[in-house]
Amino acid sequence: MASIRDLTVTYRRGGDAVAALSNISLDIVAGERLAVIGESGSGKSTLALAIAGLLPASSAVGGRIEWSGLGRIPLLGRDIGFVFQDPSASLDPVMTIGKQIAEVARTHLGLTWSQADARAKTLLERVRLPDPDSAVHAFPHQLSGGQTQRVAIAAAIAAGPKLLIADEATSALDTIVQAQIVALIRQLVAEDGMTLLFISHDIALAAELAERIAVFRHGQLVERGTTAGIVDAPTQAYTRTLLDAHIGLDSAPLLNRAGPAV
Ligand SMILES: Nc1ncnc2c1ncn2[C@@H]1O[C@H](COP(=O)(O)OP(=O)(O)OP(=O)(O)O)[C@@H](O)[C@H]1O
Repeated sequence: MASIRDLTVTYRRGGDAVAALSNISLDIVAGERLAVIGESGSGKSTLALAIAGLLPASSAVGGRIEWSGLGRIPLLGRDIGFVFQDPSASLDPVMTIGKQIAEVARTHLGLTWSQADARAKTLLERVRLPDPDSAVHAFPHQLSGGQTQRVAIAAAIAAGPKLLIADEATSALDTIVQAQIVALIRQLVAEDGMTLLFISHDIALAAELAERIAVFRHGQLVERGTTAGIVDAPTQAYTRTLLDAHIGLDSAPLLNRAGPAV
């Protein structure tokens, strides 16, 4: 789906240059669930933003991203769905959630308002928002954090994107809700045949969702492999540190946790 080659991103902060990514080469294969993990500041979000075309204009970007299977340069919202850590980054506080989701479907799929409204309701059912009939009329501030993230996910998939990017989409949620959102993402990705790029600092969550994991550190891709390979036999001491930082040093629970209810 996407071949990232020698991607280098440098931000400007005041008069200083901040190197966020250095020579990253990574393939995202159509239909796979790929996790990018690493500590805060390792460049994960920068990678996600670069893929989505959301880097600030002031950043200096080198290298390239080649797309295949889309027939065009991907359009954010249409071909790429993006879920942020903070759902308020993608939701309008003064528009009902039904209209926000419908707007995405209308803009990108050319639906009429009534078709788009019906699609919004169906999407709210799919993300398991309680009482979708009245929820379409609610505003974001009337929802809990988990419910708001469900709405943001509904909006992200409203136009049927091929690639879903979830950037720390569960980090602001408590553990139970986090597990529910992870299960929901897994289910939606399977049902819609989407490719998933799951960005997280949490190797356990990554292992729950992803078939492949790429480990970032200080803007560099230090290790990549299958989830089982990374969890059972990491080649880098840094990856081992991430694993050891997770409660329960035994890797088995990371790979065999039964999926919770969505
Ligand atoms: N808009 C920006 N302007 C300047 N520097 C930035 C900007 N965004 C990120 N950085 C810096 O780039 C580096 C990589 O940040 P990035 O957000 O990509 O990492 P991350 O792994 O996603 O971390 P986190 O999980 O904390 O978001 C960090 O040093 C960060 O301070």
